[in-house]
Amino acid sequence: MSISVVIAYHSGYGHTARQARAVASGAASVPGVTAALHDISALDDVLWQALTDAEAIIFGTPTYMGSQSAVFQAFAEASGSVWAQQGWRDKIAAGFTTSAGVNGDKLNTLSSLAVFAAQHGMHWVSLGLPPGWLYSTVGDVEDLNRLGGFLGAMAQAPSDAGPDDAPGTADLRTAEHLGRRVARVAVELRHGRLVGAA
Ligand SMILES: Cc1cc2nc3c(=O)[nH]c(=O)nc-3n(C[C@H](O)[C@H](O)[C@H](O)COP(=O)(O)O)c2cc1C
Repeated sequence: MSISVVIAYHSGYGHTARQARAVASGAASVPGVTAALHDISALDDVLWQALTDAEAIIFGTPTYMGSQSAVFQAFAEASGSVWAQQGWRDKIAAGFTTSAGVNGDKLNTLSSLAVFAAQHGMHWVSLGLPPGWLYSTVGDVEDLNRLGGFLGAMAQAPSDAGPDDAPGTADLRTAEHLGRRVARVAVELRHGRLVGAA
């Protein structure tokens, strides 16, 4: 049976949606894994069932006013009934965010996503990449993890650029990396659980 990775995201203007598609593409590149994108602005049964069935959930939101969007927070609060049943306990979790500023306080958003996952008893997967670009004199703007985050995948989109033009390729490749890493952990955990149950 294939392993389901769900990318549960919100995007007001399309930039985080572009990042979400890159995360999904990375996850889907791992054999045995299916990746599904779910826009959490529609809190319907299809969404909740997909999240119930997922081995891993990767949360994504734009950074608005230094934290997750109000739409994402509405989703988080609506998950309270899942929390009461500990329905996502021991699933894998990870996160990503896009903002306009190079820094933009994105770390605060990722921290908030990690706390949200921890409240649900999930296993948080970090980005797992060293910082690129300005971290050393030989760094390049096209480096993976050019924004230098550790907790999740960061992307930057100029506020006057449309989602066809931003985020740029380095941030999209970083997002793909996160999706691939989460999918690999999901495969490893599935195998480990099968061994543990035998
Ligand atoms: C209400 C609002 C608040 C924002 N706050 C921030 C912020 O705190 N830091 C930042 O760098 N950009 C901020 N931005 C810019 C967005 O993060 C940026 O445009 C991002 O690409 C939007 O992603 P989206 O297209 O997925 O909605 C804000 C934008 C809006 C509309």
